[in-house]
Amino acid sequence: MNITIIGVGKIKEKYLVSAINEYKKRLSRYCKLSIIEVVDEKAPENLSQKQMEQIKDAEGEKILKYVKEGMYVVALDIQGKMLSSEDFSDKLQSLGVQGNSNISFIIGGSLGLSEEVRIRSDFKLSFSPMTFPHQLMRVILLEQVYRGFRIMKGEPYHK
Ligand SMILES: C[S@@+](CC[C@H](N)C(=O)[O-])C[C@H]1O[C@@H](n2cnc3c(N)ncnc32)[C@H](O)[C@@H]1O
Repeated sequence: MNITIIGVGKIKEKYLVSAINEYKKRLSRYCKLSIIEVVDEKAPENLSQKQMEQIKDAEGEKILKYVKEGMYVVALDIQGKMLSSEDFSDKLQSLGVQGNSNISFIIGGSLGLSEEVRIRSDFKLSFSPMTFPHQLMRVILLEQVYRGFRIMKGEPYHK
């Protein structure tokens, strides 16, 4: 299975970079993982609604350049559907069985996802009604993908 994570902006914090590298290493047994970072737009304070939409649209355009035809797209969206880790694992497995071997996960920037990205997505996944910073979200997603593969393979993983 090929998993592509498309995120907005670079990960600046060293501790997050090392967590990401650890999960990349762990996941290499289970899938081919690529992480794509698109350049974030400057988002100063006091933007109008219209300016915020323009920023999300510009970031969305950059994201969608990496979404290839036939990719199954999971957009990380606070208002999306929440799944248990077991259900997430089942979802990954059934996507594989159905022949969806290219799965991409999209993490928005500080203002969130554009409407175009939402429309292109096949599934909107929420990790909770709380808002997480996009940099941390990448680590949380990687951990859940790793947990998902461990559950799928019936391998032990701490609860
Ligand atoms: C700082 S958040 C953006 C917050 C923005 N106000 C919004 O409503 O989307 C950056 C990105 O992290 C991801 N994210 C943050 N919290 C999340 C959650 N609880 N569930 C799913 N994705 C989340 C989303 O992809 C979001 O676009």
